[in-house]
Amino acid sequence: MKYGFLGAGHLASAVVFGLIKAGVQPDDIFVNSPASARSLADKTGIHYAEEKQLIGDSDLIVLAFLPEQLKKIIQHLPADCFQNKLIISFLGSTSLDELQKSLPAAEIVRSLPNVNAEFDRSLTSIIFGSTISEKSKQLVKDFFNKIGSFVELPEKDFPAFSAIAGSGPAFVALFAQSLQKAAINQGIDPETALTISLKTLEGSTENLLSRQLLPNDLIKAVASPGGSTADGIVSFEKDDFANIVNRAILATINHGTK
Ligand SMILES: NC(=O)C1=CN([C@@H]2O[C@H](COP(=O)(O)OP(=O)(O)OC[C@H]3O[C@@H](n4cnc5c(N)ncnc54)[C@H](OP(=O)(O)O)[C@@H]3O)[C@@H](O)[C@H]2O)C=CC1
Ligand SMILES: O=C(O)[C@@H]1CCC=N1
Repeated sequence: MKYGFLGAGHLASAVVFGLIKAGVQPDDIFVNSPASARSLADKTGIHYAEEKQLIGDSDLIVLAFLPEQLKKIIQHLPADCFQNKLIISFLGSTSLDELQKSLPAAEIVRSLPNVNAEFDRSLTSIIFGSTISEKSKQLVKDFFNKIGSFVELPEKDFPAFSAIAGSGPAFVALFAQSLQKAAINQGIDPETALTISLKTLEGSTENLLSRQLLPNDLIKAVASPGGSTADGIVSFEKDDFANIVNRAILATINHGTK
């Protein structure tokens, strides 16, 4: 099985590292982009390839460039080079319909992984195009199982999924940074403050997942009656924390409507 990546940016790099950790041979991965592809190839042992060769030789082609680059990239390639090719798009805001119109002869999958793919932790949403075969569907599922897990979603849910799972790592990092700043404000040195923040996030997520707790159960378990955590929760609620998060998710979803 040969994999070809058009684009070598943050998401492509995370997925390439994830595939290699899952046992894919670097020799079986090809990458092309104007600048970064060669350094990704040097770092990982995968191969740089010219676009046409990459498309011709790959069993599965990943579109990992920015949505606005789609038309330009397709236009300068021969019209028939994507004939019967299996293509997975990572393009955040590009609909399945748009992809199928741009690449009518290909088998298309729209997907939204996230950068946690590097550690086998991407929950990816997928939607299969109308012309995709059962065999190709299985190849796609195998691909996403190598970098985490996947969920099949209707297209209407992609914007919300993108805002929460795709953009989410950035929002979690923002919360981590806020916890770190709060610790620094209390006189703790920045490095220790970051460790405290990250280890607390890591342990709390593990706690929720492994004990299959609802978030409110963990809140109750930590906020001892009459204790200090309850005062912190009241302060968050006064500042409308849930709405702050909801507004940020809406702003993310509404990006394309500006
Ligand atoms: N980052 C994330 O967490 C997520 C990103 N996405 C989607 O993934 C896609 C990539 O995002 P991200 O990795 O963040 O973006 P980056 O800006 O990090 O990477 C974009 C890549 O596109 C490449 N590129 C530009 N022109 C071409 C071309 N002609 N042929 C091939 N490659 C080209 C760039 O190459 P070069 O560097 O050589 O100029 C670069 O490697 C986007 O569509 C985004 O919506 C989806 C979910 C999460
Ligand atoms: O910021 C973006 O546009 C992409 C889509 C989801 C995460 N990153």
